[in-house]
Amino acid sequence: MLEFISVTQVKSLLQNSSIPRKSEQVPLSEALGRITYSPVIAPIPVPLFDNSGMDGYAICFADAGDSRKVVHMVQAGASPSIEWEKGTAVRIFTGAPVPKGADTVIQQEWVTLVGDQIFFDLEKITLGMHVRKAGAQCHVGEEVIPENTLLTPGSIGLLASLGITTVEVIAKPKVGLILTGDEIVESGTELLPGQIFNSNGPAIQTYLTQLGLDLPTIWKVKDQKDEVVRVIREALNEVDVLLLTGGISVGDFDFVKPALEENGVDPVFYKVKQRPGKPLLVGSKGPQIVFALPGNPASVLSCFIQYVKPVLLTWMGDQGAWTRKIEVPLAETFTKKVPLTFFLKAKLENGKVHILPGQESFNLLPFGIADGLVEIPEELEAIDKGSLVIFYPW
Ligand SMILES: Nc1nc2c(c(=O)[nH]1)N[C@H]1C(S)=C(S)[C@@H](COP(=O)(O)OP(=O)(O)OC[C@H]3O[C@@H](n4cnc5c(N)ncnc54)[C@H](O)[C@@H]3O)O[C@H]1N2
Ligand code: MOO
Repeated sequence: MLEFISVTQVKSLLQNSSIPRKSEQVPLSEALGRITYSPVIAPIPVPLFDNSGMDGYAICFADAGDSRKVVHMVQAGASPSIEWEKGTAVRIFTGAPVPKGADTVIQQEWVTLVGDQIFFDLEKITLGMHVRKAGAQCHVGEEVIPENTLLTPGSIGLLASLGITTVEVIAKPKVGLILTGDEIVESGTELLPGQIFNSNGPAIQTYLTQLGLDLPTIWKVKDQKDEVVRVIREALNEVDVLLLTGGISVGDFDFVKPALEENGVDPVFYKVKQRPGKPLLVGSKGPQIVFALPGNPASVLSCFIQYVKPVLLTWMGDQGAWTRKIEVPLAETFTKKVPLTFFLKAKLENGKVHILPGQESFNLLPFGIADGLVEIPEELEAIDKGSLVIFYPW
């Protein structure tokens, strides 16, 4: 097990860890934001039939002359069986099938109608004008969306146009959350002396929802070794990714590390050169990943954003999860004495980022207005106002 490693090393270990690639079939209504597991193939041609792109008149281009006799009308949704007569036209509307024999549509604005006769300027007419040919969008068997592609409202529309009702996407990991601590109670109950409200649970749950994950199974456990061992065993039987908060430091009631080891979890590393979140532990058991997050609320959120979030997104097929960050100029000079990477709650204003007061790891107040975290690298003691810093939006 590695101990007290740099943020860079943590990210490289996590990026290189193998993540299983599983698939699931989801209805289109649940497909937004998911990533395709396999290419999507068109089961029908679209359009299925030649149809009009304009409200106007369908003609046969080869029929001579600059006028036609209007003999039929075809509405969108109709299925015309018209015996085409030379020199005629058919009144037609956008989306309506172009009858056999016709090959060109003239929009009605270009036509003068006198009785049942239309007149038009022959010079302006071209063969095939305003006819949307069958298969112009795609043919049967054609790949319409490649694998590993993010599904957007537009792509959902494309799939619906093909009559597709479900799509094979990269499966979401099943996430479990264990909250440790005798002092933790749910808001809505009365706080007794020594107790605090559970804030890590709601923060993590909503973050998972924001990432498009299902609600995690949640276990709450007292700081008793046997109980912690039992609950971890139960959770590992159910989940792909296990998150724990608290109990990972060095106190007499911090049982998470030994309890994970008793359950066969291999610690990959313990403790990171960062503030907040120093006592973070990450382990694995087969394909399962375990994050034991230090209990302080700012440590939990900071570690979640930096490490848990990109791992979960990668699990769901997002190949850019580790590289997505922006650089923003710092609004005020920042100094630090300790050689740790700092993750600081910060607010964006007029294109600059302000580091907020209240950076202690127990203090949730800056989260009320922060837009994300600024990273100040381990080796730097000062960063001048105006210098570019890496900023991670929530
Ligand atoms: N002697 C040392 N003590 C500590 C060290 C150290 O290196 N040596 N590291 C400190 C740092 S840094 C951190 S971070 C914490 C991490 O401690 P644990 O992971 O063991 O977490 P707990 O002690 O259980 O809790 C810490 C803190 O967080 C509050 N908490 C826990 N769960 C929740 C929750 N669900 N919602 C809201 N708040 C929660 C808990 O009440 C504590 O105040 O260790 C330091 N100690
Ligand atoms: O590293 Mo701890 O997260 O400072 O409080």
